[in-house]
Amino acid sequence: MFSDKDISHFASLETPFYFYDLTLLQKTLSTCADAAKLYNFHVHYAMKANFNQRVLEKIKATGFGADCVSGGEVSKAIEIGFSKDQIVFAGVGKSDKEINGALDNDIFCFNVESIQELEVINELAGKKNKKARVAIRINPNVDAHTHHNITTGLDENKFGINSWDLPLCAETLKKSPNLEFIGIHFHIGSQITNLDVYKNLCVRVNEFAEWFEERGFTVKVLNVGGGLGIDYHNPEQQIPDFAAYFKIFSDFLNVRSNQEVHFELGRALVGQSSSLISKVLYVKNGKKKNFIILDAGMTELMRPALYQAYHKISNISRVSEPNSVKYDVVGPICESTDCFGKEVELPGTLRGDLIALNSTGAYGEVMASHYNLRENIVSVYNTDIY
Ligand SMILES: Cc1ncc(COP(=O)(O)O)c(C=O)c1O
Ligand SMILES: N[C@@H](CCCC[NH3+])C(=O)O
Repeated sequence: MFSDKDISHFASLETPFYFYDLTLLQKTLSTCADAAKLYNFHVHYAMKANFNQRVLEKIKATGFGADCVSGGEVSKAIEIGFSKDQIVFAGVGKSDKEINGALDNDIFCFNVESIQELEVINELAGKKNKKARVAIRINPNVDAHTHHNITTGLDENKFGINSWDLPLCAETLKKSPNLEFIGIHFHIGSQITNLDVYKNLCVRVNEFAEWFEERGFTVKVLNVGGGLGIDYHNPEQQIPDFAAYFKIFSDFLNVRSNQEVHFELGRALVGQSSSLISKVLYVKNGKKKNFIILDAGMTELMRPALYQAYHKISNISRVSEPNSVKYDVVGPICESTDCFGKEVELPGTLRGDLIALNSTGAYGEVMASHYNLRENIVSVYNTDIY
């Protein structure tokens, strides 16, 4: 994973930092783009996964669009140079200010998550004498079989419009002169590793597309969201199987020749290309437990504290030594959940060793916080070193 050159360079840097392998990122993006091209599928990158400037520049250069969830993300996408007709805007709570900004920028479409939001967009577009393109985000009640906290497509979740509200939704669309219906949108959850889940989604997408068409709507866009997971246990498994993923949609979605299929991938595109590099501050050998205390904590990588997420931990100062001791690997933050792993088997570890937390490219740097008045985390790029 890391070359000797990487590791000796890391030793000269101040820790903690996010290390980005932009070469791997490029390979991942090209693999995805090639696989999507085979079926003429459109990929929008879910910016929330990582809006690091250098990462965004690479993604834009690949030709992907941007899936945004705030006015800030829409502005950032425009600043980076994503084409406006490849920018989509989802989110359950778009403010009037954010909607007005997106209308002024003539983005491709709003993925609308409630009937009241439809009414507001119609009203705001009317004031500008514009027609807003909208896709209806439907909550299909499909179980993504992922962690409870990152499931979004069940009836109990706040996302999207539920099936029983669709008649009212259709009525609202019909009486809204400043809305142009372009299609339907779904996103059922994140870190999905069981691809069969997507077969179930396709069945529902086909049903809902038919439902709208039977009522006189032309469904031009089928947006199936993102959610493709990565292998956190094997970070060396670097590139997700995009070919298998897209093939499912090609096999199970009913797509007419005048329809476009859109995807919103986040984690799968960026997850494996970054690691959080941290230094051991202290080792405490207790009676019941041994603790490694790192200089990175939940303020730099929140996922383990938030949803007990696993990131493979390795002592990169001792790659040739066998794992011989079990440690709880924790951060310096004043919270008991500030823990990256319990009973982790590592070589005997000493103060000053470098520890890598792997697969942190998605929902890592972007979810960092200043809790405990922590300083900003810095980023280091492999292509700047050599
Ligand atoms: C609407 C929407 N699209 C796309 C994504 C990207 O998800 P992922 O990073 O799992 O591909 C998310 C986040 O879960 C989302 O909420
Ligand atoms: N932040 C979550 C994923 C949520 C995606 C946004 N709906 C994670 O780290 O896994």
